[in-house]
Amino acid sequence: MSFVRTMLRQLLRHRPLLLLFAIGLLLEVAYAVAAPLSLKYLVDEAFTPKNAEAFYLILAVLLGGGLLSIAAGTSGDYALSKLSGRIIEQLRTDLYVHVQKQSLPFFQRYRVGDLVSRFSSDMASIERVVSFAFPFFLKETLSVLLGLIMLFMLEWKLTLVMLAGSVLLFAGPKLLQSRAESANLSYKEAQERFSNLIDETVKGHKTVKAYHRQSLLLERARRQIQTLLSLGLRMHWTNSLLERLPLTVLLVLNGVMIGFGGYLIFQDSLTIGGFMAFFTLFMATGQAASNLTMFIPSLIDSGISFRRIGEVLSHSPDVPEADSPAELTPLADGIRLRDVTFGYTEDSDQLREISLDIPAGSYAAFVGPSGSGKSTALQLLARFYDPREGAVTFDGLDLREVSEASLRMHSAIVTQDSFLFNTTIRDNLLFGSVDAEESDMIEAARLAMIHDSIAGWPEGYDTPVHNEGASLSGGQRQRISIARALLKRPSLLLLDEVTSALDPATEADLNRSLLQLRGNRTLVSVTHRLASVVHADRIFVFRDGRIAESGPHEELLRQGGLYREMWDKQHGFALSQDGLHASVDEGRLAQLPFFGGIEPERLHDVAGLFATETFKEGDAAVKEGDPGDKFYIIVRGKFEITKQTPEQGELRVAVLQDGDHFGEIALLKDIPRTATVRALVPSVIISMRREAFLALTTQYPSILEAVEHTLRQRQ
Ligand SMILES: Nc1ncnc2c1ncn2[C@@H]1O[C@H](COP(=O)(O)OP(=O)(O)OP(=O)(O)O)[C@@H](O)[C@H]1O
Repeated sequence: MSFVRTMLRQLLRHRPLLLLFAIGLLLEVAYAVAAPLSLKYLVDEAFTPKNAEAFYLILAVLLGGGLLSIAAGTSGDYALSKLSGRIIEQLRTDLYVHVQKQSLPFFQRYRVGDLVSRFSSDMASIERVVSFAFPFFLKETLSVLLGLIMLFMLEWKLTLVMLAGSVLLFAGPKLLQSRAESANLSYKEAQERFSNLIDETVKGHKTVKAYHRQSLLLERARRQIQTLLSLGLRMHWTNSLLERLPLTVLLVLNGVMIGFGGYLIFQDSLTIGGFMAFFTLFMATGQAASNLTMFIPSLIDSGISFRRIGEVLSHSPDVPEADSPAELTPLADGIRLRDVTFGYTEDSDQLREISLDIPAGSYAAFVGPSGSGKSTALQLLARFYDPREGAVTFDGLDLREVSEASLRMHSAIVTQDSFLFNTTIRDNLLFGSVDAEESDMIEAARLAMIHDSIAGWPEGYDTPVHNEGASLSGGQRQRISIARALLKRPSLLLLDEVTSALDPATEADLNRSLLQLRGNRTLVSVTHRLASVVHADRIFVFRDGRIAESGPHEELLRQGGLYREMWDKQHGFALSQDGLHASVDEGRLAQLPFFGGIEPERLHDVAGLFATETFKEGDAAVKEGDPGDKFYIIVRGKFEITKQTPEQGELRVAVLQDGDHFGEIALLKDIPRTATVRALVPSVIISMRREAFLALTTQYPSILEAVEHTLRQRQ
């Protein structure tokens, strides 16, 4: 989309204003060009012959013309401010609407900083050009053209000589233009990178503090500020050269004009008044031409801004709306995935040939190890993405063929990162159902197990939410998001790990509450916690992007496959209702490879050595490089394991969940931790200290031998 073409299209939308601006501009410029001509007549016809009559006439014409020019200029300015305001309003709206239409891949490609800088600094630079630089550019172009016509009429030979010299006036900036463009672009990109760093600093402040890595970020910020400084210097220096060059050339031209003009006067080819008029008019025209080049940097700048905005505007939605989309009705038959293959990038497959059926009104669960593709499959059901191969159908209609509005009307999704707006709890709940009754809202909040908490706050449903919900606990945010979705009364409810931040008692209550919806609504729930899906009609077990097995809970247990393995891993723990005290039984310990073969009574004593530890989201259980003196088992929660790498900084290497264990080597010796383990959701783990374990093994040396043996084998 070319800048000038788009501008012209926008301008033509407002023809009356454009006409008023054009007339104002023309009259103003015509007067500015004609005024210097008066010198010729003043000197040659009034002053030299001392003709008072001619003097008064010229004076009257000058004053009248001046007043008319002021009136025309003022009307032109008025039209211009309206015109530019409308153009910017349209551009801002177009951009906002376009961004809203986009689906997830767009928001992964453009980060917050990228988009904010387009709405702020790029838009401001276009605004400057539209309301100031572009009209000024037009005015100066017109002044140059009319000025040249007058100059030719006054003395064509002198004009030709001056024009030949003026070529220099334009050649210089042309040479510098590409350097200026690249300097401007580099500076803008550096600004964008810095905005992203600020965004990360603010959003990740907890993690930064937890790891005490302020110095790392400060170092990054310093480097970027340094880059901004040097790129800024380069940009300003090139721009100032661009601006200064024409003035230098103009100085040389003046010398030529006085020399050749004087020669023509001595030859009687030019009168003194004619020379004075020529001199003044040439200076004015030259100034207008030099102004033209002065505006080149801001035109370049806005051209780049326009290109950046244009790039976003031309990004067609990754999940497009069909030309004549079908309207979905409440789910009556069911959902079907047929041979669905999907990858976030062209060269990767996160889901492979998935086929499954979910009858309307049933409760389906997607379970499986972390990274197996459960959430991805759920996002295809919400049509955040389209499959690369195969199809997702609702009541036989391919989601690619249905209108987004009808899909959103009949379905709701609650994701792991529940977003709340900075308004009241009530407004957040009513976000998708503005016309809902107070009683419906309370009913939805009750179902989501959050009503009692809200009712207990002094301002109740009018409690303000600050900082996108950071003032609430993760569990409260999750439940408010569930209530917001329930209030829509969707026929399909998609839930992604929505109970991950809840304590066991609230989780059980919420699961019971959601079960009541079965029959009226179709429920699809992604979870890694198997205890919450035992009542599901059908459980789909994902492994490496495929469905490894499926069926109801009992049947899957009997099959003795991956589900059974995961079930056994997650059981054998006791957790208090408030989630603060946990213990493990000897049967569960016996499943750990290094405790296998040890008598149950002795394992009972080992189980007694564990203590409970709780972690908030972002807390680190273990930090890379710290001394290792404890062994851990996750009773409930989700942790990521990260390692520092010289090339890419901190890198996630695995995700651990309920029943997983880590740090067993610390039972034997003090080796610094080789990775960091950090909670992704509020979590409970049990830990055993090496001293306690070793003290016990003095009583039962066989335990130590068994552990040593297994760990040695593993190495
Ligand atoms: N937006 C994304 N871009 C690229 N890859 C992604 C994206 N989201 C997820 N993945 C990758 O796709 C794979 C499947 O992820 P998905 O989130 O669907 O798994 P999951 O089974 O839901 O795991 P978890 O329980 O940890 O959320 C993983 O390897 C993950 O890293």
